[in-house]
Amino acid sequence: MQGWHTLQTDPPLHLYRGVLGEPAADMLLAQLDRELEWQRPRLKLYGREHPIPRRQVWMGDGDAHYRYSGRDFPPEPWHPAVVALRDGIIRLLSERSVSARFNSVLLNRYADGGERMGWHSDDEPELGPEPIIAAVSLGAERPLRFRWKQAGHEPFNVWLPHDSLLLMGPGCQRELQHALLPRKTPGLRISLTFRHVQASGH
Ligand SMILES: O=C(O)CCC(=O)C(=O)O
Ligand SMILES: [Fe+2]
Repeated sequence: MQGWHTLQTDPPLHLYRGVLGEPAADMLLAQLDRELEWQRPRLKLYGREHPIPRRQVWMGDGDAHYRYSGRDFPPEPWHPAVVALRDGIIRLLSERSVSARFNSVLLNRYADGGERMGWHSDDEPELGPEPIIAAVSLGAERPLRFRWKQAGHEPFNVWLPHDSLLLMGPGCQRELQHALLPRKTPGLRISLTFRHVQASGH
C-alpha cells in the first residue's frame, strides 16, 4: 500500500501513499488549518464576481506571482512546515528520477464536501509549457475527477487519501482537465499543489 502507484503512464499520473506517516500528517493538517491566513478571494466568472467555493493561500518565493481570472496574487512567505514538506516531496520525486523544483504552492482548504474546485487545467503561461505539479492531500479522502480534452475517452476519478501525493507529469495539463467536485460528505481537507512559476519581473 505504502509507496508509489502508477495510475497511468500517458500522460503520467502517479500516487504516493504515506508521505509523512499518519501522526505527522495529522499534525500538519491541524497546524496548517490553525496557522495560515486562509483567504476567500472574489473572482470574476462570466462577468460577475463570486467568492471562491473554498479557501486558499498562495505561498512561495517573493517573485513567484500568480495570475488568474484577471487577478494577481503576490505570494505569502514560506511557512517552515511547508518548506519541510516541499523538500521531502522533492526527495520522493528524485526516487523516480524526476528532478523538479517548486518555487510556490497553492494551498486549498475545503471545509467539507460542499466546498470544491471547478474544472480547469493548470496551464497558465507562467507555469511553462509542460508543468510538473505535485499535489499533497491531507484530511478527508475525496476523488479528483479527470476528463480528457479530446473526445472519445472516459472521465475517471483518482481518490486522494490522507497523507498522499499525486504527481501530475508532463502532458497532464495539456491533455486533461481536473476538478474537485462537491460530495455529500463531511470532513476538512487541505491540499497543497506545488508548482514552479516563472518570475514575472514585478
Ligand atoms: O484540491 C485538490 O486536490 C486539487 C487542487 C487543484 O487542482 C489545484 O490547486 O490546482
Ligand atoms: Fe489544479
